[in-house]
Amino acid sequence: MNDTAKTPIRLLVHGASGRMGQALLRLARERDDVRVVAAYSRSQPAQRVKDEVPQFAAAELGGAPDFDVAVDFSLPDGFDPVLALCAARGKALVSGTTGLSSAQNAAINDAAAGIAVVWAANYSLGVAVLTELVRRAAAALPGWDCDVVEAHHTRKLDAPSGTALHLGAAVAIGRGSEPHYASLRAGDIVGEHTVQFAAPGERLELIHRASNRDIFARGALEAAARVAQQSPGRYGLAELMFPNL
Ligand SMILES: NC(=O)C1=CN([C@@H]2O[C@H](COP(=O)(O)OP(=O)(O)OC[C@H]3O[C@@H](n4cnc5c(N)ncnc54)[C@H](OP(=O)(O)O)[C@@H]3O)[C@@H](O)[C@H]2O)C=CC1
Ligand SMILES: O=C(O)C1=N[C@H](C(=O)O)C[C@H](O)C1
Repeated sequence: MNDTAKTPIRLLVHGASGRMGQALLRLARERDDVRVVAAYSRSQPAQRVKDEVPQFAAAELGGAPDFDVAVDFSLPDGFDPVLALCAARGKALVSGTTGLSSAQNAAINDAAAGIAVVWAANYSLGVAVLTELVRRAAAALPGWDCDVVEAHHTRKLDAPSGTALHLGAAVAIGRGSEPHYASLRAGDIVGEHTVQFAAPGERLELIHRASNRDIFARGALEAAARVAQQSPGRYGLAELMFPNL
């Protein structure tokens, strides 16, 4: 036995049956620093244990087994219970659920007085870099028209996407006014975001295209591994994961 081996961080995955949940469960199996101890979906699970992970319905969240970090990619109506569970147990939360209300955003700030919370609209490195580029472009082009155009799969419920709103906030920081938004829903597009700056005679486009959900799942798992060591507070993705941006 290796005495230096660390005990894996115990993860509770919320939204486990979903597109993101399935990617999280698969990619967590490839890491030895995390172990999924419970998987929650809204519906009753078909199997009580799958790939050695106990499966539960969201209604059973209150009786969750011990965990270190909850990773939530569900829907806005599932968010409050998982935040409440983490706050009650004193455990960290990593969430990528988009479409949250301003009251839910305020609840994150309140909970962060007692637990570590990471919420990000997009867990990819590319969007973290894009955000900084957009802020700089907006500051340099204050009088130009600015539009954020996003495209996603037809199953996506919220519009504009969380990432589009996040990029819009970067525009507002850069130049003091929000952009316009446009949303497309088509086929199985994973996620595409274009921030366009336009003036008479020229146009600048900054684009990110995700072709695979694994980029988001890998980012969220890494955030979970890192936030497990942190004291209470609300952590942004850049400070936790990409401090050199
Ligand atoms: N931040 C980021 O990087 C990313 C964020 N997202 C966001 O993550 C979220 C999930 O996306 P996606 O996986 O595509 O969605 P899916 O619809 O594929 O999955 C949603 C999951 O949440 C569960 N769920 C739904 N409602 C509740 C509830 N009330 N309580 C508990 N669980 C619930 C579903 O369970 P059941 O199947 O039983 O209904 C399912 O497991 C969305 O908000 C999306 O915008 C997505 C990709 C990247
Ligand atoms: O629902 C999705 O799929 C995605 N949602 C996130 C968002 O709303 O920005 C991130 C990504 O674009 C995929």
